[in-house]
Amino acid sequence: MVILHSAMSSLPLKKLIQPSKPISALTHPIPTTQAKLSIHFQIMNPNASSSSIHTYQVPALDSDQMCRIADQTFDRYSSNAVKRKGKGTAIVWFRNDLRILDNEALFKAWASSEAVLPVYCVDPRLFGSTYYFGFPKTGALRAQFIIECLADLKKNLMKRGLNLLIRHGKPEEIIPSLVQGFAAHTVYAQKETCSEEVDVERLVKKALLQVKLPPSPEKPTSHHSTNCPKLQLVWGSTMYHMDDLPFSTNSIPDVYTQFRKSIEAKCAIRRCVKIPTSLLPTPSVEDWGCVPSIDLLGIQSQKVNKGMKFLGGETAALSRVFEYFWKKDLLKTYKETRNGMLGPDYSTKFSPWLASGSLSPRFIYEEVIRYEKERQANDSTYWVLFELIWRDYFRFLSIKYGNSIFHLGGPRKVEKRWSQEQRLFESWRDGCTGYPLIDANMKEVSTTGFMSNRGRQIVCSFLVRDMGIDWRMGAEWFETCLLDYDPCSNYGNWTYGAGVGNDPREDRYFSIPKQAQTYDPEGEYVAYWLPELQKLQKDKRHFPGNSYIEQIVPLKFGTPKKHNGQGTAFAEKQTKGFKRLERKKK
Ligand SMILES: Cc1cc2nc3c(=O)[nH]c(=O)nc-3n(C[C@H](O)[C@H](O)[C@H](O)COP(=O)(O)OP(=O)(O)OC[C@H]3O[C@@H](n4cnc5c(N)ncnc54)[C@H](O)[C@@H]3O)c2cc1C
Ligand SMILES: Nc1ncnc2c1ncn2[C@@H]1O[C@H](COP(=O)(O)OP(=O)(O)OP(=O)(O)O)[C@@H](O)[C@H]1O
Repeated sequence: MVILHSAMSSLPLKKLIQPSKPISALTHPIPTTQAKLSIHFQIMNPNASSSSIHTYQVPALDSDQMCRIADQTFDRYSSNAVKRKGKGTAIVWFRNDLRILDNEALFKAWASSEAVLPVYCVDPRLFGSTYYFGFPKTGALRAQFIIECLADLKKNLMKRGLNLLIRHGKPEEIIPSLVQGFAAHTVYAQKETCSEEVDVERLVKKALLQVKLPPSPEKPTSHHSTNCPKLQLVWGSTMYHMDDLPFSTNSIPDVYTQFRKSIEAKCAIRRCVKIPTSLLPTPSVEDWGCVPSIDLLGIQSQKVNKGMKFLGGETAALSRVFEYFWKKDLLKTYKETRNGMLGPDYSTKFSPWLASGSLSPRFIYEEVIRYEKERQANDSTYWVLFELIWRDYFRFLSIKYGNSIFHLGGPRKVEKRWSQEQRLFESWRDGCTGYPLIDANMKEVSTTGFMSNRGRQIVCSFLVRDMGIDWRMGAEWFETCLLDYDPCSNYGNWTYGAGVGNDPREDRYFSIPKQAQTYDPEGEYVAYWLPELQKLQKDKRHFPGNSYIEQIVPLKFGTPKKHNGQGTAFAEKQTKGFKRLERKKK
């Protein structure tokens, strides 16, 4: 039974609320009429076949090109200068760092041993349910993306003479038994910051205390003591290293601008870690295990039949950097295009690879610097770094604020009434609110696993401010759907948008007419995702009146007065404002 509260309730909500439809039920049929925009996409997509005219592969390169680019990049980032001095076996436990380039845990495992055993644990908890509302914790599209990342990591490790051992189960059970079996002295892994992941680290550490290894000849111990294997956690998820911050994590500035200015003035970004071309010898393993299939994870697969299809893995990640910076030369205009919503080129699309760790933010930084030297430096080239600092900021804040980023009142413990009305939430989730801008964005995220930054801010504002819905319902739905789901960036941005985070502007309201006019003035984006709007005149697509579904709630500010397709009084006012601004700029 589904229990929902129409007003703020003090009852424990955990697991009471289930989505009424599984995510797999949220795919949308391919429209029968071939819209102009889809043709535009087809022309843009060199790989489009007649069966995939509605999809755009990111990156849009074939597999040979991608392998070449990845190999060339690996060559630039390989070094045989460091001599290996370690003894015995070390394990590298891959988590959200599914890459070879600039992977400090992998480098340290190699340098401190004679043989490295790379391991990935398919942890069933990642495929359970979200905390409060019981949505799938990892939706089908992200699961597929992670599977692709694992297959690619295995392939790239094999190119260096290693392999990837894949086991199904909890790391706290798998890792200690491997440590015992291989007599590994150390397990290296990337440090995480949120409680679910930190709990697993603690459990692994605890379980390692029970492992008794025979004393090693290099480190003689007294006759009754044994050698204790260690878990070494390595920092690796941010562009600025945590140890280089000019403040302790407890005193990180709450306001982004202060954080950014301080780190830009006082810290440098470390160089990427280079690893040798060969990581041999390979430990002898009877069964390396297989990259899981989506069925094996108990998830119903979902095909992307429209919009962007992202390819998982480091090879694709490095190729996307090459494509965006060098091939298409889009970095020089990023700042002007970054607020777009349609197609692969308005922004970098690096986030899915950053979230899985198949792309290092420090590598992006070095590529920006190379681009600035070889092509040009301008506001746009800097702005990618500016955005990556937002990512760092949310990661570091998750240490300072702990679990409060997941709580209703957020880091500021704001007390406010929220609704959990399921009818409203479902209309938002399924893209049936009657507001094309909201509906198009929500259909995009459930179909592709991606939504633009502009779209995310708009749908967040609509859910929390126009509908008054508990922001955690939105955040958990994003947790299910997003390819780039990252607890720090997701919950950080949601608390920000819901006014319970550290935004100096507390009431961040995104007016739909204004956003529509500014960011989709021709209605191209909404018509792409809602083909029924294609037949309408461009100026009617955002407020189509009776030719579209009824609006589920009025807007908090500027409720449309007319439904005759002429636009709203508010929209017209906003349009004039927008035009005035444009004239001023000229
Ligand atoms: C409600 C909401 C939820 C979000 N959830 C996530 C999430 O789970 N994972 C995630 O990676 N991003 C999240 N973001 C941030 C942002 O929307 C995405 O990082 C961005 O849209 C990804 O597209 P891109 O790679 O093309 O970004 P670009 O515009 O090309 O930016 C380059 C990189 O900068 C970083 N970045 C940009 N904006 C932000 C931001 N606001 N916060 C943190 N990092 C940023 C990302 O790593 C991004 O890949 C969220 C934003 C909102 C408003
Ligand atoms: N990686 C993650 N992704 C999603 N949610 C996470 C992640 N890590 C932690 N959480 C969330 O953190 C929260 C932990 O909440 P819980 O209520 O158990 O802790 P708490 O007892 O409130 O913590 P505290 O003792 O710090 O107040 C949950 O909401 C959980 O879903």
